[in-house]
Amino acid sequence: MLNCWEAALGAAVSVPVFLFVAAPYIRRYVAGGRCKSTARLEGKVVIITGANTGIGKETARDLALRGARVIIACRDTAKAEAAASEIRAETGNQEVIAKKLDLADTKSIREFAERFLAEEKELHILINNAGVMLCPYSKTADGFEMQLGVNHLGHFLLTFLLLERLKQCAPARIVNVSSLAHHGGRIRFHDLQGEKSYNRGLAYCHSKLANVLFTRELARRLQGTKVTANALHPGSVYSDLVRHSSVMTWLWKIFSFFLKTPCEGAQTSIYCAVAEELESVTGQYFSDCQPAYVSPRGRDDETAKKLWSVSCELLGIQWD
Ligand SMILES: NC(=O)C1=CN([C@@H]2O[C@H](COP(=O)(O)OP(=O)(O)OC[C@H]3O[C@@H](n4cnc5c(N)ncnc54)[C@H](OP(=O)(O)O)[C@@H]3O)[C@@H](O)[C@H]2O)C=CC1
Ligand SMILES: CC1=C(/C=C/C(C)=C/C=C/C(C)=C/C=O)C(C)(C)CCC1
Repeated sequence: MLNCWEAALGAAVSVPVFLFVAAPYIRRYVAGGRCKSTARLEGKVVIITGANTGIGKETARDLALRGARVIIACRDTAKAEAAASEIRAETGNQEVIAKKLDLADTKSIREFAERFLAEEKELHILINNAGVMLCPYSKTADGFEMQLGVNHLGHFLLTFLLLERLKQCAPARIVNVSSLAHHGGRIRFHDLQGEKSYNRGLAYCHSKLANVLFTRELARRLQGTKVTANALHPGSVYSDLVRHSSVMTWLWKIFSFFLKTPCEGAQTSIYCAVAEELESVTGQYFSDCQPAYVSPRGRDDETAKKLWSVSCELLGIQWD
């Protein structure tokens, strides 16, 4: 029979040995699916929102390596220029361009789109990647709750303003970065701006459900145009997204080994943007570079239609 000391010693030796041996397998599992496409993007123009850091920056780096002209659309011009010049230097692709876009301000979104449409003749891929999570209650310049405003309404307006150019350049793709968190979301039409009650975790879930529903309705409306729209969950990724929660920031630091790197997290966005087999796939939701399960609320076409018309009303646009 082992005594207590022998058992403790055994555990003290075998647990680290097990972790040491298992570490590469755990990492490979955590890393998830990789985009295997070798598609080249010379002559293609891409916009990626929030590409100065995290998943967006890694997506920009990959698409730049494939030869695309990449517009990184960010709210902080200094951060955007730093990311663009880093990617230009590293990839040798000089067509990585930083532009100002604050999704928390419809004036900035309209200015970005106006300038883009005046300066660029083509647009083939729009990646709606930027996002905020868990921020304390606050409002955008137009009075929308921040997470719904940036994650859903900002991208909704941006897509509306750029859609004609995408249609002219078809085949074209719209990629909406949603989240597994959409499973916890609901579209609370009676209190969309969270003025009656606000829970910052739930507000994030609601906004990510809105991404899924927007994608679904957009894809339905774009049938026959050769412009596709797909949504995705990038995985749990070690990035700045958790910046508004000190608990999450610590958990993310402590468990970073069990989280995807931003490069690993970018794989499904890249897959949706370039994979040849997705040329005519639309209205789908992916994770780890394969189709993934959408919550029943994310498949509710009535809610998707209602969210569409309410979003148009809030933004003062007519999008039939
Ligand atoms: N990380 C994860 O585990 C997961 C992430 N996602 C989604 O992936 C996407 C990318 O997130 P991730 O890279 O992790 O997060 P990061 O925080 O690293 O990047 C978010 C990007 O969005 C930008 N952004 C925030 N607010 C605005 C705004 N008002 N206007 C324009 N840009 C803005 C940020 O700019 P700035 O640097 O100036 O703040 C930053 O560039 C998000 O949509 C997120 O919801 C989904 C599931 C899991
Ligand atoms: C349970 C658990 C973890 C996992 C958290 C996950 C899986 C978070 C997912 C967040 C998403 C999906 C955010 C963006 O949309 C940690 C922190 C690794 C370790 C502590 C226990």
